[in-house]
Amino acid sequence: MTLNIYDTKDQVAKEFSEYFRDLAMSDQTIHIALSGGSTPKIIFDYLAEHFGSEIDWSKINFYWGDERCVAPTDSESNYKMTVDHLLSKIEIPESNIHRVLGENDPEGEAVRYGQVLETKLPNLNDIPQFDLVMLGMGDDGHTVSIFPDSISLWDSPENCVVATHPDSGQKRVTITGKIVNNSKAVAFLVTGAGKAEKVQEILKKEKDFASYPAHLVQPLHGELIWFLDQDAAKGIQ
Ligand SMILES: O=C(O)[C@H](O)[C@@H](O)[C@H](O)[C@H](O)COP(=O)(O)O
Repeated sequence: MTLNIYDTKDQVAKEFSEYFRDLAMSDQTIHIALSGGSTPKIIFDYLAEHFGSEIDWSKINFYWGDERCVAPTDSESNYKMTVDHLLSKIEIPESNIHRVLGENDPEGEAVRYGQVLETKLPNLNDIPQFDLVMLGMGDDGHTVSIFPDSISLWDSPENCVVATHPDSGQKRVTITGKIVNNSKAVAFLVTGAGKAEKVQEILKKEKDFASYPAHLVQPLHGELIWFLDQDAAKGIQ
């Protein structure tokens, strides 16, 4: 595991964007699972602005690690957030964008998306393998859309499952731990003071760390890189 701590969220955006650029410079087709929520916004803005014209996006395939079961035009949609902050600013073939179509039939989409991963991605040990899974962490210790109150979903034998947000009841389609931990690389992007307590518990294995899905991110074959700002890392320095 690599732990990178930067002074500001802007620096996290810069450093992750440079990491992404280096990965994208490969001459291979790259498959990346994107995270959602608000943290990626500044990162995608930086990536588009500084490397949007440098990267050959024709080799980059975007998927989502999780998606809210809402229309792609809904302000809650991770796809919409990604369009607004990245996809609308770069030249990427539509066929390289693999949206989660969860707005109508979440259960059916979890099956379909799991099959998309089977057919589109290379596999390792018969499990689809991403080149990079980008993750965020909620202040309750959730990651992708696997929440502490349904942490058992992490160990589902399925590639994707339907989860429910514990507060809003919003349904989400999410990849599971078998996919995350089979990735060649996992980048955890966590910023802000609100995350500091859980970051400390997880990285120092204190208190209730074992009850947080984010603690279960332990890639079997690949690298795990934390990109933190000072605020999120204040409990581990
Ligand atoms: O759909 C989502 O919400 C995410 O994928 C989720 O796992 C997110 O990464 C965390 O909730 C952190 O979200 P913030 O970046 O908004 O704090």
